[in-house]
Amino acid sequence: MSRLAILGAGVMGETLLAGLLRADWDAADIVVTDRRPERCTELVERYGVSAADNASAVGEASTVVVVVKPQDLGDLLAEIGPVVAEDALLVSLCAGVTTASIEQQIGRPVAVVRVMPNTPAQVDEGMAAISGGAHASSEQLAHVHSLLSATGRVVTVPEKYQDAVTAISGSGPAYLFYVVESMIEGGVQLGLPRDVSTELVVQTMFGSAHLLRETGRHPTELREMVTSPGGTTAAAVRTLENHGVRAAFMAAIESARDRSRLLSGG
Ligand SMILES: NC(=O)C1=CN([C@@H]2O[C@H](COP(=O)(O)OP(=O)(O)OC[C@H]3O[C@@H](n4cnc5c(N)ncnc54)[C@H](OP(=O)(O)O)[C@@H]3O)[C@@H](O)[C@H]2O)C=CC1
Ligand SMILES: O=C(O)[C@@H]1CCC=N1
Repeated sequence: MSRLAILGAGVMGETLLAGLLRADWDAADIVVTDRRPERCTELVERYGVSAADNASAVGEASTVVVVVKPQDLGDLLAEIGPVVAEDALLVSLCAGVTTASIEQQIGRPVAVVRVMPNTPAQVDEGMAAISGGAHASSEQLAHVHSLLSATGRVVTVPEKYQDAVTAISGSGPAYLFYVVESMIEGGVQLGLPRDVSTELVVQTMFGSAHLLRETGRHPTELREMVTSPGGTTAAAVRTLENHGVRAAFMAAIESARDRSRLLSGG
């Protein structure tokens, strides 16, 4: 029994599903579930996987990935708890929910691995951090590492870091899109046509990310390379500092970490 069940096929569930299929997983080895039957039909038609109800999907899977909102997880675990096989591996992508809380809700020793992925996985540039629960073996952790590697990079971290990881790489794409939106609006305000402003900003974001990763240079050094003495960039960065943008990012990241901590309680 080497089937994989994905319970909750929303944004992140579909992202994982599509990534596994791009990485040559066989659609016959994957079963999906969702609360809305029409969503299941959509995925069956789009990807050729099968769909089932939660209990049947869990019954036929050796690896069960739960990808519902943290607020929906309690009901889902109550439903599947009785049918999770003794040797099954439960993988949770739910923000904030601890492996201990899942183990406790299942009510018997079960292998759980907690994962924090992100949406760039849709283009195989994801960043996922994984942590094993009390009953997860190193082989099971390695299995999850290889699953997530289908959609990008994977790091293993102690679970105590997962709330911080969620605040940085889990939510992080949204902060960067927010910066992109703000810069596009800035260009429009200066009179650039919206499509021109968008192209300039998107390529600048992409090129800068590429430069960071390819050179391995510190962002401060790369920023200094752009900042001519008495020039335009220095004027802009001064304005960002005057508006407390760096402090705002730090406060925002703390808020995300705090919210993640609260989500385990539902
Ligand atoms: N989106 C992101 O960038 C990231 C999300 N995550 C985590 O992934 C999880 C899912 O998030 P996301 O994909 O964005 O959310 P979505 O709402 O897009 O997907 C969740 C899906 O699960 C379905 N669902 C809810 N309850 C059940 C159930 N009992 N049985 C079967 N399906 C069910 C929902 O149905 P319905 O539509 O009816 O509610 C929905 O289709 C969350 O826990 C989130 O913290 C982690 C990292 C990044
Ligand atoms: O906003 C959220 O709660 C989820 C977790 C990380 C990204 N999206």
